[in-house]
Amino acid sequence: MGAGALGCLYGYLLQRKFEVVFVARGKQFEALKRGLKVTGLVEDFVRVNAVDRPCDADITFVTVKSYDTEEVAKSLRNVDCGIVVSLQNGIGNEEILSTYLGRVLGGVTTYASNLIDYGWIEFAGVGETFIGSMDGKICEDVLVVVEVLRECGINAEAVSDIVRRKWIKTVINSVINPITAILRVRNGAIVEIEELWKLASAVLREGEEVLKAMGFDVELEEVLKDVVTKTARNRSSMLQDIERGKRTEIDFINGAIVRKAEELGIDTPYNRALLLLVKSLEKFLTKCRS
Ligand SMILES: NC(=O)C1=CN([C@@H]2O[C@H](COP(=O)(O)OP(=O)(O)OC[C@H]3O[C@@H](n4cnc5c(N)ncnc54)[C@H](OP(=O)(O)O)[C@@H]3O)[C@@H](O)[C@H]2O)C=CC1
Ligand SMILES: CC(C)(CO)C(=O)C(=O)O
Repeated sequence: MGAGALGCLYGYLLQRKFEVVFVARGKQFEALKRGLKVTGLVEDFVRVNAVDRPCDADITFVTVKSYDTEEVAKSLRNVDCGIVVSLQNGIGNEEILSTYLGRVLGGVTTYASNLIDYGWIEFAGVGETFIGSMDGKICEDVLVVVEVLRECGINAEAVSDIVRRKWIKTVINSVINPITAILRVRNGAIVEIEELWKLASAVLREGEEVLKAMGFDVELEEVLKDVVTKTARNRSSMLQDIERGKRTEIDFINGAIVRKAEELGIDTPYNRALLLLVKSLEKFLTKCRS
């Protein structure tokens, strides 16, 4: 559901063993009717079953941007969508999906894909995929989804701490994504420029404090360095959104941290500043275009 960069990558890999329907819209839907081109780690061109509305399925992987989740959740009510798995970044998607649908699972993936053009993705990185229910139970649905992913060669693991993993990934994204989007630099700049590392560390500390108050006591400095170093040449997803004049997922990343911090009585001035700057940038770019 949402056959963009990540959805097409998962659809492509799942199609090795299972029947997959790619739910897309607009120009992407038109392009996918002709086929899907994959470059990067794999070179391929395959026929796919593309549709422009939700359909019945045993498992529905939700891969729209977080700001489209609610609309998608509503539209999925009209079909039998089976187990619903969010592979999205940020906080709140599973809660939105659960408002409208049953059998919702959370997912965290470090697989990487870029949309080069409509109907064309770059398979940019093999990673890990963690699947879990939001209440921490490793239920039958979790095991089924993990088995399906593994059968297709996707590295997948059933976990009892998906909420913690989602928050950790969100805190890492809350540092890299807005800084690279505002400054229009690749991820590597965060460790290459001393002042940026200072800023990044301050944003990270706020995220760690929020995580600690939630009961997730983690030190993320080495994790952040590792992600930045391994993705040094990447243009973060938020930077790509800004460059394309698209909305970003800032409300579900830094916005989620700020909201949780307020709930817990913690001040997060760096996160608030990044949130306001990225939201201003979105508005400014929209104004420039119109
Ligand atoms: N790309 C990656 O490597 C990774 C992405 N993620 C996360 O996965 C999610 C998806 O990211 P990504 O694939 O990059 O984003 P994309 O924008 O490439 O893909 C989302 C796709 O969903 C489509 N869509 C939205 N609403 C609907 C609808 N109602 N019906 C049909 N199609 C719809 C969008 O169409 P339109 O363009 O018209 O809006 C777009 O084609 C995000 O939360 C991201 O943070 C997580 C890990 C890695
Ligand atoms: C890890 C990182 C920052 C890689 O670019 C990412 O998840 C993103 O760009 O959204």
